[in-house]
Amino acid sequence: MSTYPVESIRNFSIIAHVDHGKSTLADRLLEITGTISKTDCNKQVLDKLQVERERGITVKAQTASLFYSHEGINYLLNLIDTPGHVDFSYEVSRSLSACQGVILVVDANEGIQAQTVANFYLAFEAQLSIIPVINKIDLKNADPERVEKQIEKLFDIPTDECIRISAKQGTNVETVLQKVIEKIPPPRCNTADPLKALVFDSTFDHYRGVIANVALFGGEIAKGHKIMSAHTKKRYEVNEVGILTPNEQPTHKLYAGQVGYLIAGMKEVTEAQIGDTLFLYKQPVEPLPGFKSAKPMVFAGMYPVDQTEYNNLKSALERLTLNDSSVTVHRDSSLALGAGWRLGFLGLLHMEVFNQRLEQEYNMSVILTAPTVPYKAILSSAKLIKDRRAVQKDMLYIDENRVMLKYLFPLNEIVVDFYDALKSLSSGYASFDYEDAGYQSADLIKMDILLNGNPVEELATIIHSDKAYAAGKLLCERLKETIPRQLFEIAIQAAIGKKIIARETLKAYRKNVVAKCYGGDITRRMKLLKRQAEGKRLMRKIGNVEVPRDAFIRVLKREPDK
Ligand SMILES: Nc1nc2c(ncn2[C@@H]2O[C@H](COP(=O)(O)OP(=O)(O)OP(=O)(O)O)[C@@H](O)[C@H]2O)c(=O)[nH]1
Repeated sequence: MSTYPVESIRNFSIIAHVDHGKSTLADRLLEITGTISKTDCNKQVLDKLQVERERGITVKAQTASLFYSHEGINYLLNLIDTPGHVDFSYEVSRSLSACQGVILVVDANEGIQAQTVANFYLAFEAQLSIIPVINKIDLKNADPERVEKQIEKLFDIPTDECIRISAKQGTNVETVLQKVIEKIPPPRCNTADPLKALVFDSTFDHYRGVIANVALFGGEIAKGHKIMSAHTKKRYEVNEVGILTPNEQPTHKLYAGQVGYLIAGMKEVTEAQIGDTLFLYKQPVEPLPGFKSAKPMVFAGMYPVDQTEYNNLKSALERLTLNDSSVTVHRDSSLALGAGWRLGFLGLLHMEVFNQRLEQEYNMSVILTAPTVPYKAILSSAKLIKDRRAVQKDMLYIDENRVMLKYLFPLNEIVVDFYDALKSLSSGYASFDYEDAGYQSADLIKMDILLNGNPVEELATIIHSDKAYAAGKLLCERLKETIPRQLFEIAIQAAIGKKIIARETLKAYRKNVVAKCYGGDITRRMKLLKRQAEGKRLMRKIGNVEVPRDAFIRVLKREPDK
């Protein structure tokens, strides 16, 4: 790759509410710039993880370097595609630290939604240039004019600055690229300065060790350079540098203003801290501010299904948390489940995705306990609050469309499904944030759930005494719907101490998987038995009762899955 002067580099992110079309727009930008060829297979190219492809959502920010010629000048454009769901907003704020501007995508039909507002403010507070883009104008119900007015009113951006596009059909996408060049400033840094590289993301490769994604705020870096980490003070020799197109492509050097990757023989995941600053050995620089640590919302215990897998799960957890630094991990142990960890997640979707990634990328099968809370919080929100033991603290009208409410909530009232409920009640407009308000005394009791008399550790909860009866009844009903019928009757009970407060009974059922084979086709018979064995692997045995592993998360959600 030839050297690009800083003036011809642009570093930008695409931000939006979930499903408004970021990844589709990224695909078109990759095509126009010839980074990938134009084929029907190019769908959400930057969504590389299996979990992203299965769920159709982005959970990890991804970087791609694009080459683009405009009016006789060759530009290097570094694009970072970010997730839209609130559970992954930590990815967005980190990505923005490597950028000077953003493309803010808004769906022409849905208009401005909660994460549009939240992401706009992240970019605005970081003083980035914002290019508003109205996507999906090909839709029958598209109303770009209404959306332009919303953007003007809420974000004070004149309507004529919005670019109307269809990322799906490619309409006007080239205009977006031209605006990126015109409106987003080049990074303000200098190759002649000492090396200053911000580690904004990293992954672990089984063969090559840690691969750190870096943004260079000064200097240059090449193979053979001796570097030092500001965080660990450890020394390394650089083995490889390169750019992401979006796959790793080694280059001779990385220069100030560029975004790329670096491999430097870091073998332990703890050596590559996200937010760390790397500099040349014996040329120390003032470290960059790094990142605010994430605020976990949902805490759950995680245990290996089989204790002999403890060490394997430990290293899988270390490697995956390197790639998802918003998860907090503390060692924990339980009488029933053995040695494990207490994990903190940003939300329930985040917890599900993390669990799925452990299974898919590390072949690990784990037991997750019921989400719980070790502390309480203040947050702003509406409605919903009456039956959640909340006390109103403040109310402030931001404009005629928005009001900010502050409440003191017990955190366990909001941890599982508050966000989903708030979103559906407010058609997606309400967004919320929280901060720790310290501990307060409350009338709490421990409620156990029993299956045929055996306690289910994962579902034991601390609950306010006023709510125990209703919650116990609901959990028993949910479990009855979730646990498949088995060869014997199952009593599902909620108990406080020795007192049973709710009960459901699941009738016996005999599942004969080979009944349809009439004793005939042996291949089909074997296939069905194999499938049944696989099904059993996904079960957890409590006493003699088999419970599907995902049942624990499903019963704890108050709303059924959509
Ligand atoms: N009709 C139409 N559909 C579009 C357009 N752009 C994207 N879509 C569709 O909208 C859906 C969401 O698009 P994505 O690109 O995955 O959205 P996203 O914002 O990246 O989603 P997250 O990363 O999960 O936040 C997909 O089904 C796309 O095919 C468009 O211009 N027109």
